[in-house]
Amino acid sequence: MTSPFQIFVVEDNEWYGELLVHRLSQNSDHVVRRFTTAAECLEHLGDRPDLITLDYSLPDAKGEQLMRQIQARLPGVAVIVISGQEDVSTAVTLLREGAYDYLVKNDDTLPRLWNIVGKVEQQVRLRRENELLRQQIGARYAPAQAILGEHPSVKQLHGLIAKAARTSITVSISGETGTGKELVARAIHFQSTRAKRPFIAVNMAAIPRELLESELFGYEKGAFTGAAARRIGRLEEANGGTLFLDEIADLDLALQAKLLRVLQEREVTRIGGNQPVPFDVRLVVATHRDLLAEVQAGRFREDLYYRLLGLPITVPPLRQRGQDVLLLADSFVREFCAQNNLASCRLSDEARRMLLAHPFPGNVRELKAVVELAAVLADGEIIQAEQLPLRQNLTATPPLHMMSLKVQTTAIIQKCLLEMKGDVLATAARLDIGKSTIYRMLKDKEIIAEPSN
Ligand SMILES: Nc1ncnc2c1ncn2[C@@H]1O[C@H](COP(=O)(O)OP(=O)(O)OP(=O)(O)O)[C@@H](O)[C@H]1O
Repeated sequence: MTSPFQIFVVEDNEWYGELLVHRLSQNSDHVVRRFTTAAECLEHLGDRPDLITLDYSLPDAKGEQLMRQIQARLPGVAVIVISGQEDVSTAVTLLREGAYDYLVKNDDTLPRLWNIVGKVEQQVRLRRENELLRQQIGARYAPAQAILGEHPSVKQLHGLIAKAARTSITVSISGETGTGKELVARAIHFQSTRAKRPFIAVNMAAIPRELLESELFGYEKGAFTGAAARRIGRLEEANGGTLFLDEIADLDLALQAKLLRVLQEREVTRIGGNQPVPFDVRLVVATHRDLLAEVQAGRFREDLYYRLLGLPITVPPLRQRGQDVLLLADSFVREFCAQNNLASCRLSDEARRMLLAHPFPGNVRELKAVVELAAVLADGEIIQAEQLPLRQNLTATPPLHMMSLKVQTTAIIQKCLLEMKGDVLATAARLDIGKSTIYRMLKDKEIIAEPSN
């Protein structure tokens, strides 16, 4: 345990108090302090002890009175009541009210106390480790750390995540594959007050239709052949936290109807069961499809669409994030080299130019895979352009009809501007467009004049 395990011994009998302190101090991780009255103990609760042993009869209070006051101020702290006489009904009351244990002063007290303290110590250690891990994960998914990018559209994304995190509003995320939709969902969860509760992700496209229902809603023992024991569904598992339903457009119509009912009623009945179980989850859904078009095509229920829309967040494709391609590439290379004990390497200017001109149909996921492989292939500390495994053939780029006119225009202007080494006038002349269009796009960071290191 990194920080010491703090024990308060509250005992007015001088001799017995010293005996307890002496015994419990035999573990050098323990910091043991003794108090002789309830008032003294209460006065020092701000030091947040991990465990308190309480003499049942103190000069200024009865054990249960002090225990209640301790629990009100330090919920969760382990209180062990030590009493001079065995009194079963008092013991039952104290244990029911939350005492960790009840001991009677006799020859066995010290060894029993030692065992109990060991058990509490282990629980406290696990709790602290858990808390630390949670903090680390939370910090890892803080938007600015996890969702890298300086482009205005990414900054806007950070802002929306912060707004979404403030409440439990449903969030619907759209964006092409690999743009970071799941990362956004996790960032919202770990920024919200639900961060200490579970984040559960279910991919509607990855689970066969016949299993998805039981995955989401759970089942009772014997609900169907093979249901040997009760299993709670992902909705219940996410209780108090966030449920992320990825590829929501792939949910079939029958399950859409069930999900809608469950969401409206805020309670779920396991398959084969008849007892509705209330749940409290924030829902985040994501899709790479145009959900409204799915509604218009009759493949997605309109009522469910409006139920799920909540706060819509669109994650932009990588090719619209200008210089961010390089910022991300540098970060992925750095991280990959560090994780794999490779000598640090960087991208050549030509490699940077190629990355900027590439359309990245697989978005950030593709960029990450490309630069990581290039770092493996690099011979020295410079990654050369030819070491980037970019899919240069036409099939790798999204078909033209899949790209909006704006995206196509931006890509053409960007490519030409880089070929012209950032010369706006020459680019405008070559493409026969106004130079102010290019200046405006540069100002809005839709395109960049030259790759920078
Ligand atoms: N802005 C970003 N900064 C750092 N890493 C990112 C960023 N965006 C995405 N990534 C990384 O790219 C990969 C793909 O992200 P993610 O799985 O969140 O995408 P997705 O949109 O949910 O994909 P799919 O549509 O296939 O489900 C992950 O490794 C993620 O960590």
